[in-house]
Amino acid sequence: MLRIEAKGLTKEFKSYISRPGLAGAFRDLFNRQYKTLRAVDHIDLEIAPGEIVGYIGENGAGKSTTIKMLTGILMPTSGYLRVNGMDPHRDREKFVRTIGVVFGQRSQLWWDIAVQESFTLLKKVYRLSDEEYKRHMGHVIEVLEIEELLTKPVRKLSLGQRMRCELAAALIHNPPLLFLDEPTIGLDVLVKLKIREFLKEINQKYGTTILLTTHDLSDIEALSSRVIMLDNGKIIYDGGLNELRTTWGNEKKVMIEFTKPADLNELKRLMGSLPVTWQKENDLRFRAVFEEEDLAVSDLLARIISRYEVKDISVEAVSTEEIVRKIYQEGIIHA
Ligand SMILES: Nc1ncnc2c1ncn2[C@@H]1O[C@H](COP(=O)(O)OP(=O)(O)OP(=O)(O)O)[C@@H](O)[C@H]1O
Repeated sequence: MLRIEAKGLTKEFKSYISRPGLAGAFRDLFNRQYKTLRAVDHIDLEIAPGEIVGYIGENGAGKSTTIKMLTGILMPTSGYLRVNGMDPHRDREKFVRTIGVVFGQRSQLWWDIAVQESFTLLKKVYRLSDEEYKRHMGHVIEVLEIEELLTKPVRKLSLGQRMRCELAAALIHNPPLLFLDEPTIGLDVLVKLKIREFLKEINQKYGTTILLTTHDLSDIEALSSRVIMLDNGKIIYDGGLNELRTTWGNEKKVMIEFTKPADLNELKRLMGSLPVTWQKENDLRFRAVFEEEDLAVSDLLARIISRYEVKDISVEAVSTEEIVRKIYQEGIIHA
């Protein structure tokens, strides 16, 4: 059974248009006009048990709307959807026991009471036995290092401390499927690393499936091999992070450090018809940018060495972030 299966999943929002002026407002009273925005547009998803999948897209791409449909908060306008074998909206009561959700911006812990009290309430909500709770949460509390935070009210916690407690709260019932919406937003590097380690561990230990939306691509690099990319409500890429790199990361950058100051115009002239773009960092350091298919590094260097003495050369890797930016700039791709 797939953890998540969606076909043609669509969500439209209707918003009313206000006509200008008093006359417009009067007409609106009797005949309201509205426009329809398709936030999620016929997406197909198949996520198997145990997968960790990164769900990315620019602001307004439709990530949160998708997650809200997958978690039963919003009802789809159309399309087929099964999560953990259920219809998330219709089977809501039964369904919520099978998922965990962390929204980076929102808290599911009670603000004024101690963390432990929130955990105890959630334990009751999920009807867990003392034994079940201790066995699972003992481990979670230890790995997330939140033991000493349990007696503190949530409002006294730092963001990093709160996020670790949020994650523990989302996992009290050890759900097979975890949704994380911007889980590391605003966190410092050490807390981010701890959270990533923890997610890897529960994925390995319990086979927890994780769907993760984030603006921080290093989260995805650290955790998942599969990435789904959304643009204007449509999926534009669904596949491996490595394939994305090989297909799109073909741009090469070579940093060259000369022993004596070099001249940008002369470097350009030396290249002749080679499709190389030059960037100057300072008088001694210049970066050559070119597409791999078009040119080998050796061709470039042969021309340079014929005229200049070179002190150092390094080939720079293109980051995933740059690749993703390029994809959004250049438009639709298909996996
Ligand atoms: N309740 C709503 N009513 C009307 N429009 C909405 C509603 N919720 C979202 N939208 C619109 O739907 C589109 C997708 O929004 P969504 O929040 O899903 O994007 P997102 O990818 O999560 O963006 P971000 O990264 O900024 O959170 C946006 O144009 C947004 O303005």
